[in-house]
Amino acid sequence: MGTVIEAANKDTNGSVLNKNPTVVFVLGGPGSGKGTQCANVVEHFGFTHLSAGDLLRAEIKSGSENGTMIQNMIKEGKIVPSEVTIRLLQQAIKDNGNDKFLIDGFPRNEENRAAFERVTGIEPAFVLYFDCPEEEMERRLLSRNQGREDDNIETIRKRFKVFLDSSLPVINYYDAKGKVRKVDAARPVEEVFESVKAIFGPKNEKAD
Ligand SMILES: Nc1ncnc2c1ncn2[C@@H]1O[C@H](COP(=O)(O)OP(=O)(O)OP(=O)(O)O)[C@@H](O)[C@H]1O
Ligand SMILES: Nc1ccn([C@H]2C[C@H](O)[C@@H](COP(=O)(O)O)O2)c(=O)n1
Ligand SMILES: [Mg+2]
Repeated sequence: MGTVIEAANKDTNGSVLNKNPTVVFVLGGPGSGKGTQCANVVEHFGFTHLSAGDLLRAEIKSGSENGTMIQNMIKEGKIVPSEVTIRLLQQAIKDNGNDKFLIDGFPRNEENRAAFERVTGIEPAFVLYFDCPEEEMERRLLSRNQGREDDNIETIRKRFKVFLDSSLPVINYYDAKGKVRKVDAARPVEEVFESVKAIFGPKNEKAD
């Protein structure tokens, strides 16, 4: 258990994506280290990293008609409607030549989860869950210094509540299906990555 990376994608809807990629959902509270560890997985295992939050922030910058709505929702720590986020994820998958993707920060709620499955027919190979106490996540977010509009204490508290109320149930859903690989994320970056490596498995490491 835990080292298998196999596409389990049900191409049930006439293949909206026209490809059948391996997808790993990367979940965990705000500041648990999802983006940091995804960068390591990209380097060692050749996945493409798609962060739903990064795609939404890029959409704001692009001047899209949805930009103001997305910006307001992110400032409030709220979850953007699935149709917007899924369209961005689908486009990013289509535009990329790779066949294995880390989808970071998605699905964030039941609506995200059900809509993605319905629209793409993709089932994740597994869900990588970074488990971290709130105090540690708060410390990390307040010292992240990347100029994110949502890294202030008021929005951080709202994001924690959304994580508990809306995102944890999604993790529990996949846990009941035996798909969750939980990692203790409250350790130094290198130690966390040792656990991540064990999950992806030595046979999937990129040759140097
Ligand atoms: N294991 C760790 N120990 C200490 N600091 C860490 C660790 N992992 C990440 N960090 C730092 O914590 C901050 C948040 O990390 P990161 O951006 O990877 O989290 P995230 O889960 O992607 O957060 P968000 O959901 O807000 O995007 C960054 O400044 C990062 O350098
Ligand atoms: N599936 C998602 C992912 C992200 N968002 C919005 C709301 C989040 O607070 C924000 C930042 O995401 P992060 O970079 O922390 O993963 O982006 C969303 O609405 N839906
Ligand atoms: Mg992130």
